Amino acid sequence: MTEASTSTPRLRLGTRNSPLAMAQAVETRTRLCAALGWAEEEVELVPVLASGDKVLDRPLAEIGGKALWTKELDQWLGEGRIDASVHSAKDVETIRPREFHFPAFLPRADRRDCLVGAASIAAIPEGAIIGTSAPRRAAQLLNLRPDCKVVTFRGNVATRLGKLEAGEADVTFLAAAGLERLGQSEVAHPLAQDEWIPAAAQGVIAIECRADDAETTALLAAIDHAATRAELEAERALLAELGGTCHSPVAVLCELANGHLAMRAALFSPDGAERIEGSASFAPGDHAPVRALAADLLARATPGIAPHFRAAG
Ligand SMILES: NCc1[nH]cc(CCC(=O)O)c1CC(=O)O
Repeated sequence: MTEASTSTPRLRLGTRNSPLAMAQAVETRTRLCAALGWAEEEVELVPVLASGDKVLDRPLAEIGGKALWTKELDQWLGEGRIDASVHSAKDVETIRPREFHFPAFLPRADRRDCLVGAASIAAIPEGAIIGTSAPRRAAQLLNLRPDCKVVTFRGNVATRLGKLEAGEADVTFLAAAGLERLGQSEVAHPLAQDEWIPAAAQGVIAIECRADDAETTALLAAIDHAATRAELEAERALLAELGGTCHSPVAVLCELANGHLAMRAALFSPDGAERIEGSASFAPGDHAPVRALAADLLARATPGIAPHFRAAG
């Protein structure tokens, strides 16, 4: 999908080369060109192979976590081989290299998780096998349905759907946003937010560049979505405060409505047996209530939950 343009592009956008990542990069280019009045050829999409896309048979948490999606793009961005990186915000580590920043978050897509293979949590057959490698999805599912069994399921969206088809599991989870971007929403059943809390940052495309690159920063700022930024920064602040990693079973939902952010978060033990929840309401940018919520959750963390987060002080 890289443009074979004879003229020099005005911006080089790095992206992973999975079909979902490419769809996100194309969406970014479309929005950028519309905002700046550029022709598509002026933005070059540069696919960069990520280590996370090479190892598919083990859970992400086991092989080194989220840096697997960002390491190569970070290298290319740091070396100036690309001007900006397009990420699924959900896959980006909470703490980023100091020399980068995010001038743009695109308007959030459907943030819900979907089930494939069952119409709802209640409709999952007794004792079903659930394919997922996300600790949050596994723990939250086992919390609601302790009769189910979880097996590791990795790979891109098509690979996971293929595994389901092949009978490796009865049911799997996929993000509504990813399915939508790939035009595959019809296979999935979205889970209502009062029953199921999605991942922090789910449904958001984040664009990162070098903090000292004023020119690229100004260009990207043209497509930043303020409401999405407000939600995302609060969700990332909670994760940072909880000291969670990609191993940590945490679900969080922050929604902007009428100028206020409403946040709901749940922490689980990996086996789903333990669950604690909390909520907060606050103005955009005011993260003191987020820190208080995190402190409260950490203080209430049960023995099965506490080891997966920052030790409560
Ligand atoms: N971990 C892979 C990943 N990263 C982002 C998305 C979905 C798109 C999004 O959240 O914006 C997915 C697929 C999935 O979880 O089903």
